[in-house]
Amino acid sequence: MSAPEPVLAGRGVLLVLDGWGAAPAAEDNALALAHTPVLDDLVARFPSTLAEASGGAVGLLPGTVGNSEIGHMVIGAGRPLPYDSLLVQQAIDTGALRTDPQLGALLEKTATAERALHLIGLCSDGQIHAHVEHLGELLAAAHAHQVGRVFIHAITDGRDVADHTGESYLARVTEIAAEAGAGQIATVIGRGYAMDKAGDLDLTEHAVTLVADGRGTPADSVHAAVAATDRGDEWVPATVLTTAEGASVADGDAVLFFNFRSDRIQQFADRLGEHLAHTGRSVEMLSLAQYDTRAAIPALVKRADASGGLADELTAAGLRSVRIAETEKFEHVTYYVNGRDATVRDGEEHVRITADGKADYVARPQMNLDRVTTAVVEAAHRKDVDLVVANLANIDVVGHTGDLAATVLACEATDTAVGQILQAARDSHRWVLAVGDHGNAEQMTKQAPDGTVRPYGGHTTNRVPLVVVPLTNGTSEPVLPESATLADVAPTLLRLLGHKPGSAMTGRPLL
Ligand SMILES: O=C(O)[C@@H](CO)OP(=O)(O)O
Ligand SMILES: [Mn+2]
Ligand SMILES: [Mn+2]
Repeated sequence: MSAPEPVLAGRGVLLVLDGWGAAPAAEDNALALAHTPVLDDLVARFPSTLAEASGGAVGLLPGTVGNSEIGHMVIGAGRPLPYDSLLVQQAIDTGALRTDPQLGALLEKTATAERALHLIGLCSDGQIHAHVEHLGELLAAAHAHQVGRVFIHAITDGRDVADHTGESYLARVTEIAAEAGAGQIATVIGRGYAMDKAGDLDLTEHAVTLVADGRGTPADSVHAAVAATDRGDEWVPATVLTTAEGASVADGDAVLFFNFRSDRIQQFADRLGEHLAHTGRSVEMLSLAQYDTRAAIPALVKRADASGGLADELTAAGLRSVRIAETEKFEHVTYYVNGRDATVRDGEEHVRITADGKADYVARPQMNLDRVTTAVVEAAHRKDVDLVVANLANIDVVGHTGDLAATVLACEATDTAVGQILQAARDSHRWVLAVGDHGNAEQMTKQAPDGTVRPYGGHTTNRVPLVVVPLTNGTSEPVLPESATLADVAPTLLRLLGHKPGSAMTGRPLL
């Protein structure tokens, strides 16, 4: 084996280009269609590789698309972390979920008191926030405990799966209920309302009053429910199915949230809890996986330990970092990179770029990237900052609209921003590590269950570019290995900073 290439250690920039995946040029590949001279040059001229960002390599079930939470957690942890969806599946496979004592006690109590059980969650198989098949296990447990009335409050997706598939997933819910011998769909609402995470409580209120008070448009079928919008499955309006009248959450009932991912359901869960309490209803709640709600909700499946990652290593080494992102991805460069730990360590600064006005990603695909870039450039020029960590959100956030033309513009805006950041890094003698956290914009169509090819704004299983612009001594450029994963990012960063990988990290320095 040849000796490792010399790597100059120094201060640097970690740039996460959210949703930057790699795929051959194609008509639905927004990154390839976009004019991106900076990114093209970056990949061509500097040491680069493609990193695994989905499935088992990061701690997801095999074949599962990556997502921002696990992507940033693994980037920070320096090792794959068994994600909540994987832990739920293990609990199903071992039978631990069905026989969970907390679940059993709640179902027993609900059955004995002749109260209803309400299951609330996203009904699709996108596997980013939820998996509709998890319902089968929960409904079977309700059946085994002889809970008489079991209502499903279904949230339609259209974001993690092809749009206009809501009706077929709701049909699957009905099948699952029939197989389990318990449950019927009581209400339907789009995730745009029920899973807002931007603090728009007006949206959340639609979902809260639907589930709690039965306030919604009556419909006699799920077909009528999803047909009531021309804005796609995300925006199915609050709908009460007349086939399940009287399905509002009553005093003494039980609520079980079946999303495994917290970030988009927690606002609704908190507001629902508050609304029920204010209206004098005592209702016990459980969630399938742990939520970051203000009021604690007991979880059936516990989180994996994510300590010993980048934040802990930076702290131990006395290194200062600045974390920068706009609101949509702010938690990702702070909370998630730090292993779902809300502690702000010594030597850590957070810069959240808030939007001017309401976001319209198609009309303004540049979002607030100018201000993100300015903040990154400023931080790069500070001598007291060892590591700048920034997320450029556009490629992913605009990609989610499924609008190809807008996503091309988002890629081009990102390209310009990366150019400015690279210039600032050169001027301030910093290395740069740029990496995607999962794919998105490189694939903007998908085959729907009925075989048709539809616009698709969701994530992919593609690998992501990983590029290092090193500090060189002008003699030799390092070469990155051909295979890599997101778990290698933190060890590589620490190496570039002149430190060893953390002892909890199983990823390896790529140079
Ligand atoms: O927007 C979200 O909630 C998911 C997709 O459902 O995307 P990300 O993992 O990038 O946050
Ligand atoms: Mn992301
Ligand atoms: Mn996304």
